[in-house]
Amino acid sequence: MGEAPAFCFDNLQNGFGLKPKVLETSADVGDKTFVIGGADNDSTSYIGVKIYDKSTGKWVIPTVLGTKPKASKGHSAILLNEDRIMIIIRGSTPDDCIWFLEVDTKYVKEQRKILGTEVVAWSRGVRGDAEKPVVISGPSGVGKGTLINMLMKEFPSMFGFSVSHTTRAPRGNEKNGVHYHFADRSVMEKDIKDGKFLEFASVHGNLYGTSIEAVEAVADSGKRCILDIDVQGARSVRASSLDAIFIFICPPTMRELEERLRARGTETEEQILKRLRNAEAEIEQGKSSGIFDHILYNDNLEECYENLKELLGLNGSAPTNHKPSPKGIDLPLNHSVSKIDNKILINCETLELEKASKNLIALDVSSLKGGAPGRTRGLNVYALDSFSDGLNEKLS
Ligand SMILES: Nc1ncnc2c1ncn2[C@@H]1O[C@H](COP(=O)(O)OP(=O)(O)OP(=O)(O)O)[C@@H](O)[C@H]1O
Ligand SMILES: Nc1nc2c(ncn2[C@@H]2O[C@H](COP(=O)(O)O)[C@@H](O)[C@H]2O)c(=O)[nH]1
Repeated sequence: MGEAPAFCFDNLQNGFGLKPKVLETSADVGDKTFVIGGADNDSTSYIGVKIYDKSTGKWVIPTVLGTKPKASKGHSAILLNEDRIMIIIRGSTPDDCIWFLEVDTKYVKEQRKILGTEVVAWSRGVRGDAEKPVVISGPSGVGKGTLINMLMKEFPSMFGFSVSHTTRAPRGNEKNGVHYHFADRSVMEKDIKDGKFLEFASVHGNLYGTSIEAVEAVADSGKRCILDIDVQGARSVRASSLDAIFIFICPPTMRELEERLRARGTETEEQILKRLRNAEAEIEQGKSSGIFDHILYNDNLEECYENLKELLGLNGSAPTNHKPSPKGIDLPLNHSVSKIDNKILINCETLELEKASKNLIALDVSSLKGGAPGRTRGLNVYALDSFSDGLNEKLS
């Protein structure tokens, strides 16, 4: 193992114009000092962030993107790679105690340009990896929903559907929260502005979008996420930090597509014509844009389904040993934190003698994946014997 802790902020500072009794930590990145503070009263329901710019001598309140951690009784902060600060929340629930505040990552730099303000972005830390999500696109009526339903029915414990938001009205059999989150346009636009969406697009005259929570909730449950989105959405996901498999479903002919749309009987004549007009451009882009890893033709439904399963490595029988849902980390209220190489050491102060030899937890942050606007995955957690030098037990 390495030597002395490289970085450890575990301080309580008052000042900088904040109210007394506010618990703060700080980290310096270049000319900026990031001050992260959580109020211990009811006025703030999440941990706040402010930036002191040493070059101008001014305080800046940044635009804060992503889901924020709840205010806590205290936290520790450690700078990683000069672009994100790992926050360890005291006395939090096991799946809610490790957070990352991105201050200069690729995503933050992009958002800074788009928004023209200082930007920081939160993401929650999660143990282990999730299986690659599957993005399925194709023109309206081609059979995406039908194929996805078949997959979910055959492998219920393996796949989870990313429930999109849309401003379109529900169809007769559609349930809010199951098929879509049916949303008011102004609410959805505000959430998009607040950085809550992985992607969004105007499709056939309505707004559709995939919230970050929709995808991450599926991954958190240990299932592989399936997204049913249009080509514009697939393009945005391709450009995001989400590492997914992209599949485009093509109809055998335009005539067959039209027949399926009409036979489904869910759209008005005007909507059917609009969807068919858009289909031509979508098929063109699906085949030529380079977004998609695979193109499947849905002529015979059973054959197409078998091909889809083969792409996903599900040839025939249902696999039984899919990844279990990752567990959290049980941190006591009192602990101290330090960093050695790529390991964060958390010294848990326990008074129970029988636990005294197992009171060090190491977080290996060498293989972090994802990040804002989703979760930061790939955290490896080990229990360390405090009286020995090496890692001696991986927490299960
Ligand atoms: N291979 C197939 N042969 C014949 N009919 C099919 C086939 N695949 C799907 N269908 C039928 O076509 C209709 C449209 O399918 P589905 O609703 O799954 O399309 P979709 O791509 O999800 O459309 P949208 O994007 O509008 O939601 C449905 O009535 C479905 O039963
Ligand atoms: N970009 C996105 N497209 C989406 C999303 N959810 C659905 N869709 C696509 O919209 C059309 C029409 O769907 P319908 O349910 O009204 O028939 C279809 O191509 C879907 O793939 C989304 O979150 N983002």
